[in-house]
Amino acid sequence: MLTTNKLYFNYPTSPSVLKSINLELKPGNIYGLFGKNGEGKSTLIKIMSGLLFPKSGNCTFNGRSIQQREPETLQDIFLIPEEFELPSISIKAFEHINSVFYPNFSKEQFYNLLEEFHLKPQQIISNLSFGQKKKVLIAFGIAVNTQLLLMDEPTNGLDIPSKSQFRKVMAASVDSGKCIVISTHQVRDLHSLINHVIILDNAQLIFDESLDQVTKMLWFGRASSTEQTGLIYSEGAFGGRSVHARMDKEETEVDLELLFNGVLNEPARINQIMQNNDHGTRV
Ligand SMILES: Nc1ncnc2c1ncn2[C@@H]1O[C@H](COP(=O)(O)OP(=O)(O)OP(=O)(O)O)[C@@H](O)[C@H]1O
Repeated sequence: MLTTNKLYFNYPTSPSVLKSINLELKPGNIYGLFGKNGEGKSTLIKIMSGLLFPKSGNCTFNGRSIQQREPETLQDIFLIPEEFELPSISIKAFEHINSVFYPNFSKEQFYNLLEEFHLKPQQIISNLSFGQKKKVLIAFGIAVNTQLLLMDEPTNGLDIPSKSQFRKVMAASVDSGKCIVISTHQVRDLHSLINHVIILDNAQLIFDESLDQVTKMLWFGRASSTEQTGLIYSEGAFGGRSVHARMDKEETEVDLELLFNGVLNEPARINQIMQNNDHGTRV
């Protein structure tokens, strides 16, 4: 669906924000895009939505260059940005004006989501709180039913109940034809939602793996001091949370925070283990 090939990007004042990024995003997946502050996540998402253009290499959607900004392409991509300005009109007027650009928009789905988020169509958007505005955009972003949905820090500004509501509506909205990319630092908010992890570091793509493969090859937990074989990264001294090559250990739930820290600290080692297909026993 979306492919980047040797994608390179820099701003005039920030050299090498993205270097030779090769990605292939497929339908039916929810990708978590992670990286430290300033590693280029928002920049990459803006390139994927056609708001910024690669300096070299390319970014294509169903074989078409996104930077051409053809209507056939843009009608199937929706971006929920981290920062946004919304007009001083009612939610209903916003829906009326913007939905025409998206042929798969479902009015019923949008108004059901609004109800779920406790919002009313006649409310004026500029009078809403930041979190409520974000919910309008999330509801609209889901209801446009684009093949590609890009979300930059979608849970920023949402209260605790709304975060679990977000997970619930997202899980219900994904289908085999859609591809969703969520960039966030709030890894706990994505718990049980994403099925693929992408990590950027030093302007490069350092990790790109499905959670199935992570589960198969890595073990997360608290290993005792006598169980340190295959240790890749530990959060503390012996007995702290750690990530290991799985080897013959039982399957564990992926700890995204530990995975992220492990990949940043030991990228080569983790990637080597991920490439082995024998539960890490050769490492
Ligand atoms: N408009 C701009 N002009 C110049 N430099 C920019 C601009 N926008 C971003 N940058 C720089 O590009 C780099 C990547 O920024 P970007 O916003 O893509 O990172 P990010 O990974 O999304 O960060 P965060 O996690 O803090 O949101 C940073 O060094 C940032 O300072």
